[in-house]
Amino acid sequence: MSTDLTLSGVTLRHGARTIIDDLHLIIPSGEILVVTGPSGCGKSTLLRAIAGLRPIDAGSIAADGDPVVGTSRDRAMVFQDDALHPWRTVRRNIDLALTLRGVARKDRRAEAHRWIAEIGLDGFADHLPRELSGGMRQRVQLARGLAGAPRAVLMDEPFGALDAQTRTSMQQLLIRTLDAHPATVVFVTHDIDEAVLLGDRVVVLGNAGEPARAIVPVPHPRTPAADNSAARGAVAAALTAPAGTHSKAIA
Ligand SMILES: Nc1ncnc2c1ncn2[C@@H]1O[C@H](COP(=O)(O)OP(=O)(O)OP(=O)(O)O)[C@@H](O)[C@H]1O
Repeated sequence: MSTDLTLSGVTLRHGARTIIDDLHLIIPSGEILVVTGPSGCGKSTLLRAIAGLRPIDAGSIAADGDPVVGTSRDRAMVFQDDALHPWRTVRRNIDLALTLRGVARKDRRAEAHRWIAEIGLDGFADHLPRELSGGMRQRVQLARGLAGAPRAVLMDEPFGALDAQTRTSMQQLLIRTLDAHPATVVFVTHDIDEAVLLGDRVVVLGNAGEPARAIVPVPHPRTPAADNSAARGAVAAALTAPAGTHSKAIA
């Protein structure tokens, strides 16, 4: 089951500086919403607010109608940086998410192994994160994020540090995994191709403190062979638009 997220007039500040100003956005249950924009525009700040990791300075964020006032296991974060516990094996990192979800001890081992198979890491259950490649660690992060059966997953450039080939296989893995374990996803990326491949819609934020520039629907999301070139062009145009340019309708 996934959750819908409603952002109403969300304003986020760092000190006296407004980063996100009066953002309105409805993210329906099960949607993959990609957030992109210029460096420093506030993508991570916004994601952390949706996760409940930082306060909202004005406006509100609701998940299925309930105000977000702190973190919840219904909303998982997956970061670019390696956020695995370095002293725990692959299995025990995933086990942690299962424990938090309340999976009984007797069932956890088998379920962790199912996840390990799903992310293609059979044989690596007892490895420590430092014994894995960056791409493998990112797969474990993905499994750990989703194993807790969150209703929303907030992903902050999860594939940003990976080489192009590993990134492509991670995108495919994410698509397959979300098919099997549906969730609402807010996905931050700098990469236009990734945005248009994964997103049902792509929000292009303006510079910090400026309104969002565009919200672009993708006609054929998660279909690499389909022609999404018009959406790609619209995202690229919004990204390169002069500062201060913005769309009027953000919904
Ligand atoms: N803890 C903090 N204290 C003060 N300012 C901050 C803090 N964290 C971020 N900022 C500022 O807020 C703005 C938005 O930062 P944020 O990391 O959300 O942007 P971003 O769009 O995710 O950036 P990037 O694309 O470079 O990752 C930046 O100008 C940044 O310098």
